[in-house]
Amino acid sequence: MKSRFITFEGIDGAGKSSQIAAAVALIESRGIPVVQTREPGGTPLGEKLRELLLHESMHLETEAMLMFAARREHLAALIEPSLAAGKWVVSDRFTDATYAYQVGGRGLDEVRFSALENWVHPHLQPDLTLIFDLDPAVAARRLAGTGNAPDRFEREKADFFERVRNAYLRRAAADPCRVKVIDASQTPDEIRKELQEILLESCFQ
Ligand SMILES: Nc1ncnc2c1ncn2[C@@H]1O[C@H](COP(=O)(O)OP(=O)(O)O)[C@@H](O)[C@H]1O
Ligand SMILES: Cc1cn([C@H]2C[C@H](O)[C@@H](COP(=O)(O)OP(=O)(O)O)O2)c(=O)[nH]c1=O
Repeated sequence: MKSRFITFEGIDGAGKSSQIAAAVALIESRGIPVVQTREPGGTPLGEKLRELLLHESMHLETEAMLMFAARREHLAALIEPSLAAGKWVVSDRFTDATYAYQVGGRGLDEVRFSALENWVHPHLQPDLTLIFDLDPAVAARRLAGTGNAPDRFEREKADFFERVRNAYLRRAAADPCRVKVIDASQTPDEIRKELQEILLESCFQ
């Protein structure tokens, strides 16, 4: 079976991290080797860039370029070799997050975003992207419930997350074959079931 690159997206607190483990377990249960990773991060250098990105204030274009720098390393060191070796790759975020957060949330120029995307991965796109779609007010309540200290992005206000959410939905509308939207207000069990159905239909054929 062809290797698959699957990405999970959504605003902070939408519940995607909780479902990634279930997706990885389902893939493994079919005897398929799978690598679980995340962005920004996924490599030793990428994890150092993640620390800077989540905690240091910086110019918007610096932020966008560092996201893509971490991604370039991630593709070269982990994603591309894993796919070439026949493994599946499941990533907590990829380039749709830069579109949603830096273009949608912060107002990065779309032409510059596209230039970076075309430079860093002119041909590769995820085979399947799952967007966890949720009202920012509900996501904020879920995040508050974790008791974790919020990072630079999680401290943003509701209107920022509303723009991020809408940018994700635009990305989904532009590429409905690749990008599936999941209603993240459902219970974890309902979401797991829907996720399983999407994976069965899109990937296990
Ligand atoms: N479907 C759900 N309904 C209610 N709470 C949820 C749901 N999914 C996740 N949560 C809770 O919301 C919080 C954030 O979930 P998490 O998976 O870390 O979100 P994300 O990775 O999208 O930021 C966690 O405390 C988690 O237990
Ligand atoms: C990959 C990526 C992430 N981000 C942001 C979104 C998240 O707020 C943050 C880290 O993502 P995430 O791993 O979802 O955070 P957590 O581990 O706290 O659940 O980085 C961008 O702004 N642009 C990007 O390109």
